[in-house]
Amino acid sequence: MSHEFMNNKIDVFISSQSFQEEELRDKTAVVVDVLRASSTMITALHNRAKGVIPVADMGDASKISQNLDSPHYLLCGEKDGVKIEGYDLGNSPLDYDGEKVEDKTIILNTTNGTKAIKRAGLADRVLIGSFLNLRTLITDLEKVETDIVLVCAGWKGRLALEDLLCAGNIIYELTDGILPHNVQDGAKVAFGLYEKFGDDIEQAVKTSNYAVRLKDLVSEEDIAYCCQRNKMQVLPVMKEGIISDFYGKEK
Ligand SMILES: O=C(O)[C@H](CS(=O)(=O)O)OP(=O)(O)O
Repeated sequence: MSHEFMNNKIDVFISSQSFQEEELRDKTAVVVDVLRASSTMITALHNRAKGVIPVADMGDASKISQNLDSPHYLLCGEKDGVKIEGYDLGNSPLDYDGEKVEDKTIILNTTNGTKAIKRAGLADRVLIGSFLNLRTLITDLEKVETDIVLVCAGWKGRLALEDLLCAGNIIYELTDGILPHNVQDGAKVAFGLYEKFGDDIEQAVKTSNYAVRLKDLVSEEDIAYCCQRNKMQVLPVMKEGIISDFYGKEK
């Protein structure tokens, strides 16, 4: 359905620091952290993890883990791209296979993605998006009646190309490729970026600041994996601080 005929507005916040938390009140927020927190959560839920608890720092992670029985949770995350010492898993989606994550609660602590999710807590609904679950996300957003904000995690308060590109792809799909006149500037910029680079997502992302910055720490397989569109029918939704798959029970 084209957004031209819908009453709700679409906006894009370019990083986790580019908005006031209050601005999300009564809206549907989609947190996008393509490399890699969103892609990792979607993969974990696809592989039947029970849920993901996003935390802002190591202190919160250890507090939450103290209240859970150890066979039932995994302490996961990274600092500047590297797995945190003593944690069960880092932030590579490729590590989150069924054998490791099935029925586990994942306590996830990452540099940008989980902080962005925590900052989106005032939204009416918080969803997690990436290229991997694009189609499933669009199907849900087409029915949403509130305003929609795509919250790009970015990097330490700055813009990250891969997140803005994914936000542009979401808007492109929602509007059937015709940008309505009434969208906000952030949405226009994301849409324009997608029009320019959307034909080859992987190539564009390979030249991003992230890929250059973390080339010795994050594998090319990780980046290629995160650039795949519509690989998983997973809709991560946050409820009372825990992210689970809306479709989980139907599978
Ligand atoms: O581990 C990641 O992919 C990044 C690392 S960094 O912030 O770009 O150094 O964290 P994320 O929170 O997934 O963006």
